[in-house]
Amino acid sequence: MSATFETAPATHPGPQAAAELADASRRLYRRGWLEGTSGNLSVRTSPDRILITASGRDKGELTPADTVAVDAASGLPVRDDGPRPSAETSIHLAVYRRFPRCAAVVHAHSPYATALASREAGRGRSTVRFDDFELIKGLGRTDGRLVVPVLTNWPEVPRIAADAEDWFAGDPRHAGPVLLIAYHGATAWGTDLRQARNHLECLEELSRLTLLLDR
Ligand SMILES: CSC[C@@H](O)[C@@H](O)C(=O)COP(=O)(O)O
Ligand SMILES: [Zn+2]
Repeated sequence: MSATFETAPATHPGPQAAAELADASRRLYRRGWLEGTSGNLSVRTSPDRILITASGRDKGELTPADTVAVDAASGLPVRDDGPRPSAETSIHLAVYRRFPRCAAVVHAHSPYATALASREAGRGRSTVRFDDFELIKGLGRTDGRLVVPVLTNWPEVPRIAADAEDWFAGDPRHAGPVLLIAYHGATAWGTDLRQARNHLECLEELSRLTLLLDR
């Protein structure tokens, strides 16, 4: 079954998509956010196709050959002779399904966001609230308040994706284009790869500031 949207979903088409994914991956790796093959990135290349990083690849050396086209509804590879798509494809698909204007998703194991999410989960919280910081505007919020879900890192990834869908369905106030997974990492999305990366940077920096202030 394919996703249905009121208007055509945003896409990031073109022959450059694989090269742009590889470039974005190497950039995030250089920041120390994709250690030990962690992290995954994707773009929506057409309404029913996602191009996503292959599973288990060194994200610091990613090339266009390390990407896989998958069906946007099922997450299954379009060709059966290519590499295996990211183990976390289902989380990307949940974001694309919910946000038609999103055309890129990045997931990283950035240290401050991961540490903050883990600390909050350890305190029994399922959200992190960021107040006051100017940087909140970078995540599209002009009211000075951002609430980010802290999802449980279930061993079955589709269960994390299902929890993300539940959060989206709640249409929470003060939400932004980001989510956290406790003891795991952060996911951000945007209209293109650059914006998705910017959103991830904002979340990582907000997390760093929050930990610095011991809030
Ligand atoms: C280095 S283990 C990290 C993985 O379990 C996972 O969390 C991750 O981010 C990368 O998975 P991948 O299947 O390579 O996209
Ligand atoms: Zn991960």
